[in-house]
Amino acid sequence: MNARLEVRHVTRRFAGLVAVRDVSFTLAQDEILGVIGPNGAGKTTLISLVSGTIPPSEGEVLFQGHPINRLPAFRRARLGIGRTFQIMQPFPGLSVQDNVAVGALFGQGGGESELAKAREQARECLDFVGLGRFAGQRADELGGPGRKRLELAKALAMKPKLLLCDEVMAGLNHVEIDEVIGVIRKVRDQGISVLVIEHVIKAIKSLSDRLLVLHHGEKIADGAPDAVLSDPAVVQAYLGKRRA
Ligand SMILES: Nc1ncnc2c1ncn2[C@@H]1O[C@H](COP(=O)(O)OP(=O)(O)OP(=O)(O)O)[C@@H](O)[C@H]1O
Repeated sequence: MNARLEVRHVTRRFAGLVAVRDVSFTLAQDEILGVIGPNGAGKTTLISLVSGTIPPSEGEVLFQGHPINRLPAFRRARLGIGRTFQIMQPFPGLSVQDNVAVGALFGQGGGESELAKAREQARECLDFVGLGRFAGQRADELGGPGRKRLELAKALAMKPKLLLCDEVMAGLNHVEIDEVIGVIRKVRDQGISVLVIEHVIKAIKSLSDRLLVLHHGEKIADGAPDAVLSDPAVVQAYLGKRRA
């Protein structure tokens, strides 16, 4: 069976800088892959290469066995690739529910065509991420933790088969992190593959089935979380630097 996602020898250059260098990996259905690495390691660039907001300079991205390099981001979203953004940009004047309804309107297969149904779907997604009681509130009135959940709800409203999460736990306290971990596990239990970028090592270790480590744009480890986190190259490149 094809992997849900396959990244083959992908490189991305920005002028003279190589942000991602010859990275390959696969992500299976029902799998949670954590991607870690120091600041500037190429993690967000990797997500953008998969979601289609930037094209690779070299290499190929396959979604469910089909090459998607040439597809723009909105086509990839409609195929079932959803993402959250590190910098959250809700539509400020819209309610929390309508922010999510926008996701439902543009989601997989062309999305929901009726606003009433999109709002209904949005409400379900808000309940799923624990934001149901804020549905009628303006999105710009949500605090940081609420906005993280809103990002997740917006991406889920697009009915993804692959969810790309860019630092959805940053700035959250331990209780909020555990709640988000619970939400992401529930997402995976619905048969959605998940790729998570995170700096909170303890959280990503407990959440991920597999960990992939980037350093200066290169993959330096990929495997079971315990093995990866005790790999001397990872300790040197990433954990050593964080402790410094
Ligand atoms: N659009 C761009 N133009 C030029 N350089 C870029 C662009 N996007 C990213 N870079 C550079 O590519 C490198 C990788 O950046 P990226 O944001 O992918 O790292 P990251 O691992 O997500 O970092 P962080 O943990 O700080 O979010 C960095 O040196 C960054 O400055």
